[in-house]
Amino acid sequence: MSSEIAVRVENLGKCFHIYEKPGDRLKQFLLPQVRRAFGIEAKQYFREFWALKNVSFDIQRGETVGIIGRNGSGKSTLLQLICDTLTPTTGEIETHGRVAALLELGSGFNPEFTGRENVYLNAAVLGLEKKEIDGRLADIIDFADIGQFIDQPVKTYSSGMVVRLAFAVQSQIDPDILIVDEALSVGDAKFQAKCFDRLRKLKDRGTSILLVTHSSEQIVTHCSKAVLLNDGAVLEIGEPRRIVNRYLDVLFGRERKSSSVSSNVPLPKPDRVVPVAYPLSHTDDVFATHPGYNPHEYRWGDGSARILDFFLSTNGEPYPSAIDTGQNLVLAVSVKFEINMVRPILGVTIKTKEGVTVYGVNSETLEVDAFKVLGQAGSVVIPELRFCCRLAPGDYFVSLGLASRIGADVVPHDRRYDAIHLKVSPDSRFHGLVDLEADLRVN
Ligand SMILES: Nc1ncnc2c1ncn2[C@@H]1O[C@H](COP(=O)(O)OP(=O)(O)OP(=O)(O)O)[C@@H](O)[C@H]1O
Repeated sequence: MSSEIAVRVENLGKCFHIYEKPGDRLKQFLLPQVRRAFGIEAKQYFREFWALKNVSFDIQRGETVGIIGRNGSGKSTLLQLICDTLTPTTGEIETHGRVAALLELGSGFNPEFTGRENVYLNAAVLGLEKKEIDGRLADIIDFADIGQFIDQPVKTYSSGMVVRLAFAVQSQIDPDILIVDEALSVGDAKFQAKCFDRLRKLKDRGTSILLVTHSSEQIVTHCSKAVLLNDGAVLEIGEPRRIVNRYLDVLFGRERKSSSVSSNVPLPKPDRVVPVAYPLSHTDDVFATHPGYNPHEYRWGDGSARILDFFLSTNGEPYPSAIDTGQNLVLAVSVKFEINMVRPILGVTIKTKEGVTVYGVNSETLEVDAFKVLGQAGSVVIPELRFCCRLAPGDYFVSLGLASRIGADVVPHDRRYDAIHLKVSPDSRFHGLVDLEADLRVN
């Protein structure tokens, strides 16, 4: 085995026994022994529930791996198995080095002891000698920044204060493996930023980090790889941006099979449509042939309508390689409806390369009346979006989506996540995320 591997998980499985009635647990404990004594076959009073099935992956030294998945997909169970607070039913786990964990439920603190006493207790459990803890105490207290509360019993702390102290201890003991389970979401934004700064430093000195979060942005920004869990099994392991997009599928129901509207649906009479001349395909999907197309786009949908092509221009220049802040942009797409649908919705989102959404609109939020009469089977329409690029210099990705509504549900027909790469040229006039076009005067 390579010495660079910090964690190896192989065919890991965890089965819980579920008892329908409280008395069944006692029956399960006592009756099989009685039945066996009388030579009668033992009956089972529980049903099995596999919270984790056949999970395998490696974490290299210095790697930050994100675990993402819906509620109940098995994330916490996986972390508890790696931390050794749960025993696996099947498979194996190898960890190399000191493991520190910041779990969502329970910090490992004794509520009756003061914060200071708990620091000693906690660090001792993690294998530190008293002398070592003495040497790090000031840094821990400084990082936690909870003032006089450090000498109060932990039971008087707010949940944010508990997490502050827990993170301070776990991260200041220089662990080889650090496990963080959603706990950071409890802290305020300033503390979270401080924690992520600390995580970066730990990573640089070789700590492997396992981060469970529901935040797509944290996964894309901080992780070098991500694991998507679904119903206790690994759905996919890979590049964070791809995994996050797949997670959104799982969350918003890509698995939907039927199309939302049958071809018999009567459509409103369309208004007269004034054709706009864009060099866009009305028949073939040529989206991927243009400059700016991102070959790592993530595409899905039931195919009842398709986004076939796009055209981007600024100041008359088609498909610009870079855009200046403040320039006007035109984004036109061609959409083909394969079946009749009522009130289709076109959405456009712009995200930073870290996955932070900077701007998102759709034909419903913009109340575009023209969309009320679109959607005839076989027709092609060319929606056009015009906007001013107020973005700061950097790299951005444009996602497009075509959906329609059936009752309260939005049924995705063609979602093209991160399909177009936008590059905004360097600009020395401002810093930050957007140009607010400040005007500075002296009166
Ligand atoms: N001790 C237990 N006994 C029975 N079932 C359990 C036990 N612990 C967890 N489960 C079940 O295992 C499944 C996975 O739970 P787990 O807490 O690992 O999910 P999760 O992905 O961390 O969810 P969340 O995002 O809500 O924190 C759930 O269906 C949960 O009800």
